[in-house]
Amino acid sequence: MTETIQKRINDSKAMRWTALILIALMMFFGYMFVDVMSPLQSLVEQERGWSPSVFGTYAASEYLLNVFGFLIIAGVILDKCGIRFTGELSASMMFIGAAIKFYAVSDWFPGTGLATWLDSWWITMPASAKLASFGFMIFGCGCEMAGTTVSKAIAKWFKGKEMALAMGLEMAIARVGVFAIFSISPILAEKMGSIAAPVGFCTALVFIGLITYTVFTFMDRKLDAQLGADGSNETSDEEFKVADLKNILTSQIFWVVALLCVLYYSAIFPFQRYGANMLQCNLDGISPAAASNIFRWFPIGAAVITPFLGSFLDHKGKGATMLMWGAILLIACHLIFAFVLPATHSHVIAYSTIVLLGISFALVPAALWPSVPKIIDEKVLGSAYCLIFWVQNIGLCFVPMLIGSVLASSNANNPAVIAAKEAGDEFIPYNYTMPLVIFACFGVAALILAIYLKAIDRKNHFGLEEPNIKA
Ligand SMILES: NCCCC[C@H](NC(=O)[C@@H](N)CCCCN)C(=O)O
Repeated sequence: MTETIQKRINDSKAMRWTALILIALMMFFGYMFVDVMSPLQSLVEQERGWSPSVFGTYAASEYLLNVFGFLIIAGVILDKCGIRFTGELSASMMFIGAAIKFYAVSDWFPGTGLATWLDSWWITMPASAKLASFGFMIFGCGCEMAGTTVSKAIAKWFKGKEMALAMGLEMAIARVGVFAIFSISPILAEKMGSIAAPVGFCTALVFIGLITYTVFTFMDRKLDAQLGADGSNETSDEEFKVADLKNILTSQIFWVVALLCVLYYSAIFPFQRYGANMLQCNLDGISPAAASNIFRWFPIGAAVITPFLGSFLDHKGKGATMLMWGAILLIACHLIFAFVLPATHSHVIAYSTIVLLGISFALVPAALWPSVPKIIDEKVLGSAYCLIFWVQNIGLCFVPMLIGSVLASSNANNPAVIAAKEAGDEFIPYNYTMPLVIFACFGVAALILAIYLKAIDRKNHFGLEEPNIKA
């Protein structure tokens, strides 16, 4: 009797890479939405009266519910309900949150009863900022839940195949989204004469992301039919258990990785929100469009290099060393922005430092996320990723607020800032030295943890320096 070997849908290269594109598109549009207002800080201040600290509070709102436990619930939902349901739920939350934020910054909102009521309390935070932050909070829950769902989906579709490369490409595609929005957002705002235009445009893209993920769910249903699974849970081992949480939380190496993650990313994503404005201020008041033009090379540099580094890690290893170099570059870049750029106003230095920071932003994510399976038992991997995201979100939530208020307080007596505000200038020439030194300090702490991680890896043989693919 001849036995026919059933080929699964993900055995086809074309099908699994199509699946990757479909799910990565959701993250691509999501990352675009996250940063749609980042290059418009001056305009938002001018059009809607958002001060730097209001902008910081708005930025922090993306992570607020995640910090207060949503991300842990998201882990349970993901493990209990599977990638199709959780992905759809995430993408829907992203769209609903995006639509609320769009309404908040649109010209339809001022003058409504809701706006009047929102303006009647916590008066330093304008009504538009309050509602936009509320929308961004819902969006943030969806986006972070989507991030873990996408990782699980890639692991399922690329198991035993090009998994690290696929994860690297997914992150790279998301970075291209950030690159694209830093280019498009100021142009759209300028051409349409309002900050609402780019936000509305990205809200439509988030909806397209929901559609692309829906297409993916049909492919995934087919894969599950071939696997003989019902799609709600791939293996019972992956189920979320409270006891597993305790095991992870009492593991020393988990905390080293989680703290390294929060410290490193706290000097990256919050910086991304202020980066374009910082360049404007340190390069003698260049236009927002010109500043975005320089800054967009940061995510694109990371996007180009990340898949190559992922492949390097697969074949050569050196994960812990990559983490150390990523932290060293981070410190160097923030110190250059803090002290060299204001003294020289050099565009060449600005471009080179942005590219260097891009390399750092490729080194750490490419090494960090694939290293987690080496230090955490496969049985609790999903929960570990969720918990790392949770710890990371605490930093991503509070650091923008900290930076916003440090920027405001360190510029309270800055004569140039006072004069520009009194004159009602569009551009406020903030001094960014203090926030940048804080970012550099995060880098120093991350470097110390990376060195410690390398030492405990050498002692306990976790294999962080080993290649993923053994010849
Ligand atoms: N499947 C993606 C792995 C993590 C990628 C990582 N993203 C995060 O860490 C998010 N928790 C934070 C994203 C912040 C923007 N919303 C990354 O390097 O992008």
